[in-house]
Amino acid sequence: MVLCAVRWQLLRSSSSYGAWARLLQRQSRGCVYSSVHGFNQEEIREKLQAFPGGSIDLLKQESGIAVLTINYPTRMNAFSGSMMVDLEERVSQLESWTDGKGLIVQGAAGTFCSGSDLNAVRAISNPPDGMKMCMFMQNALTRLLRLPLISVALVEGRALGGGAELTTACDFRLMTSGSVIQFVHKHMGLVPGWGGAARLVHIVGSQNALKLLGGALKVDPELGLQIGLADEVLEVAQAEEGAGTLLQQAENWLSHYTKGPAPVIQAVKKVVLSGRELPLSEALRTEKDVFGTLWGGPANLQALASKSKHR
Ligand SMILES: CCCC(=O)SCCNC(=O)CCNC(=O)[C@H](O)C(C)(C)COP(=O)(O)OP(=O)(O)OC[C@H]1O[C@@H](n2cnc3c(N)ncnc32)[C@H](O)[C@@H]1OP(=O)(O)O
Repeated sequence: MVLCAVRWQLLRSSSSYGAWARLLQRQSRGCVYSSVHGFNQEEIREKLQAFPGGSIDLLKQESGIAVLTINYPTRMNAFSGSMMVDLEERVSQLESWTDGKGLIVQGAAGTFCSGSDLNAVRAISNPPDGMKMCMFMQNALTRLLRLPLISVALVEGRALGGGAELTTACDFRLMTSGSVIQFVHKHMGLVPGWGGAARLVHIVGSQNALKLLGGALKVDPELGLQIGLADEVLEVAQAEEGAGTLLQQAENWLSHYTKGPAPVIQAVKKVVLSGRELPLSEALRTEKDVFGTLWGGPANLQALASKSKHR
């Protein structure tokens, strides 16, 4: 709650964020859960920190594309408790990145993420703690998806359980040959709890979501493309043949959508996000407000002065 309030103050301090700030205010200041819902962020943070291991690493690049790496290779990049806290902190850093345009979320050492760390899960398997962890991760992943950056999950190897849920908190998913996204929750006697089911329905529709969750289906790149879970497949062989590393290929792919000044790219994300999340009349008002932040602005005036043609 404290962090959400700080974020809100930051947003308020920038007038160009006016429309966005109003959107966030309506959505409980960007977080799904706050003290109003009996959620005590500091309490669960402390609990999660008691299960250390691995890290979430953030590299902000001059290109305006940042790389977020889930880094716990000895556990196939499972999320320890401290990594959940790390994630929330990295999202805060990205929220205040004014020059940012894009984000790639990847796993370290050739695999994406094998979900929550089962050792931590066992230790907090009582329902109240499980609910708190679930609310913490829903807040963090909702804020990740709502970043004013165009985000893509680069899926190498496996994205299992919470790892599969994490892919749905990005705008796009790039699968690599041989990779698998699998909502294994049913096999664990669970359903997704990090917001992955709700987001999955938006991405692939309720029929496909029911099949993926009900059957704990392994989604390979072919099935991913077919149902719209994957936006592109990157060939590992091509990377080995000198087409650049998979990360470079992902950056190339993303740069098609992030070319241009940061305020314009961020505005693109904002209008799409409001269209996705808000009722039409509110989305229209937000679109008008975001449009107002660009009209007559530097990028707009420069384009007018250069008499650009769109042949
Ligand atoms: C709301 C969130 C719900 C969730 O996310 S529940 C968690 C869902 N994920 C899982 O159940 C993944 C369980 N793990 C597996 O299926 C396999 O380990 C996996 C990922 C397919 C990899 O298989 P292999 O390539 O054969 O490698 P391996 O099994 O020897 O694993 C290497 C080391 O990594 C560990 N590991 C993998 N996933 C983990 C996890 N989620 N939590 C904790 N440790 C995990 C695994 O125990 C092994 O460690 P060690 O070498 O035996 O010490």
